[in-house]
Amino acid sequence: MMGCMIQAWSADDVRAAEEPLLTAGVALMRQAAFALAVIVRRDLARRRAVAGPDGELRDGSVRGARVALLVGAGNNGGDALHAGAFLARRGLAVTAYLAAPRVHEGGLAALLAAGGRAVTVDATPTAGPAGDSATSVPEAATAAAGADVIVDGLLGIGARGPMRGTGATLVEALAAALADAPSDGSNDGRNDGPHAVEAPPRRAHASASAAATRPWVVAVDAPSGIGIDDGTLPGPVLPADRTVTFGAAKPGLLLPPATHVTGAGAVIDIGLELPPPGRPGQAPAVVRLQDADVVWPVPGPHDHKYTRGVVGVVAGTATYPGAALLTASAAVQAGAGMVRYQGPADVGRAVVAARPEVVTAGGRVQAWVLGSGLPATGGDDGQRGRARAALAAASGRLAGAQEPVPAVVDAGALGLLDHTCPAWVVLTPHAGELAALLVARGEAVDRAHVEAEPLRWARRAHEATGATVLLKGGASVVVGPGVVYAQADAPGWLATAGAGDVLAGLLGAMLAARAPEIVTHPERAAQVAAAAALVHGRAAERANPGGPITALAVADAIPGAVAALLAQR
Ligand SMILES: NC(=O)C1=CN([C@@H]2O[C@H](COP(=O)(O)OP(=O)(O)OC[C@H]3O[C@@H](n4cnc5c(N)ncnc54)[C@H](OP(=O)(O)O)[C@@H]3O)[C@@H](O)[C@H]2O)[C@H](O)CC1
Ligand SMILES: [K+]
Repeated sequence: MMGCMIQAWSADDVRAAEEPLLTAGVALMRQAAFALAVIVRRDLARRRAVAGPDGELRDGSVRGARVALLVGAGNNGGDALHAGAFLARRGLAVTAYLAAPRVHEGGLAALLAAGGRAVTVDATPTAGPAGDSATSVPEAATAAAGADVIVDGLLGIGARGPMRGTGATLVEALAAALADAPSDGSNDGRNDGPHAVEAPPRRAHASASAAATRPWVVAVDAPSGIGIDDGTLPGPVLPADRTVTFGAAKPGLLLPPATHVTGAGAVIDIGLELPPPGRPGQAPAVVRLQDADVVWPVPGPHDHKYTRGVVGVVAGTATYPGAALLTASAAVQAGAGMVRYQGPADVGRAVVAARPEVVTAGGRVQAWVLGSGLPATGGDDGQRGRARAALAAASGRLAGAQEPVPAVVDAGALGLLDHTCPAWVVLTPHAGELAALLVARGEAVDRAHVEAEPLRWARRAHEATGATVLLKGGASVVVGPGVVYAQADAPGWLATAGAGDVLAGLLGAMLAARAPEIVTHPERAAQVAAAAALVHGRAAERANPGGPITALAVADAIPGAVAALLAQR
């Protein structure tokens, strides 16, 4: 079972938590470095696996394996150097590439004492080869690209702005060298995030020495140069196959786009107390839900459609009828008590023909799903009017309407927001739709800006509208009152037409099932939205593991995905 939610704490909170331990003389760096060395050795052994006489793959020997440490000026480099010393003492061939005039003295001394080597990377281009204790950036990049593993200890939580100096030129040269190197597949760009500690798959090689072609890249605490607290990629970054982070996950490891370059993760407990002493009540900066965190009401003998949650769907038009079916199907498959479809009669007939559980009669609902399949401008005034009225009712602004209820506002309905909303209204834009929503509120921003800084702009949209914002993408960011979630559960195959319609219907059913609670505690809508993104990803994985999927297949896979989550309880 996937463990419980991952809490990511800001660099400042992590430092505050380290302080008392450092003051007490706790050897945090040696703890961190030892754990890092153990993981590097284990990953290497698995990548050098050899088939035994019985054909079983067994971890290969790591003796003599070549380790390249990329060392920066701070304690991040110190972690790498001390880890290199542990590895050198176990017979690995360790070379440190020092990308700063001064590096962590204790770590360097430990490495050299253990038999490791160190060369200074001289960024100033020299006519001939650099001195014997120094090497040029191109030479260092070529040497490191030929290693079995690269340990990226250039920058950690002390990074300020885009990586600069020798480290930056070295990373750029290395990223170029590695981009050309064929991979044996075990670096297959996995993004498991910091919860997954499992090592890379074992790859059979003719012999232990025939290691994989491209080095395994292990980031120390974080891939150097990412935005530690906001997940941006402000400058050069060396994508990692594994990130070993200390004390707690950092927001940048969970947030896009940086979460896509962290590889598989490992959070090493070094005894930090979080929230930090002296900051009681401090919340984690970003949270990522795991399977066990998904709250899914299981009906009992006294339940009926209204206690399970009736979902009203205003989606699709005569031009885009498919969105109506996808949204309604997802809500039905997610176990809604009932789904009321509101829209053009011929679209309603097509929906009911495909999903006889859906009704087209009006009546009470516990959540609305508005806008999927509606164009941002023009198009069907009838649908726009229905969506506007439902949004007003959901928000409690329609006199005489039933009690306010949660609503999902998607696609063409996003342009109907002309008031601030309660947080039980959840917006589900993609980057382009979020940019349009912000431009309508005076921000000079486009899709590329939103994709470069998803947290910043999703937070801005939450502040501007009051609604909970689920910004969809390769990884989804959810911003609600005082809380941020970042989910990266979706396989790349989910980037397909109609997937957003399915998410909207799924989320609507999940909100309807807990409507009274969510209207009373609007901050919980964000957790439901994050859970919907997780279930959406799990359903996509089930729809066709490892291959192309259709949105309708994702909707049809929701029941199985939910059953699998509940079976883990
Ligand atoms: N404190 C401990 O014992 C433990 C720390 N851990 C590890 O340490 C790092 C944090 O170490 P710190 O020294 O605070 O910071 P960094 O190593 O990340 O980097 C600081 C140096 O990097 C320079 N710097 C800052 N920004 C940039 C940039 N954009 N480009 C290039 N260089 C940069 C900075 O120079 P300044 O001029 O800004 O001072 C510093 O020289 C943490 O991440 C852990 O890996 C252990 O994990 C736990 C124990
Ligand atoms: K690093």
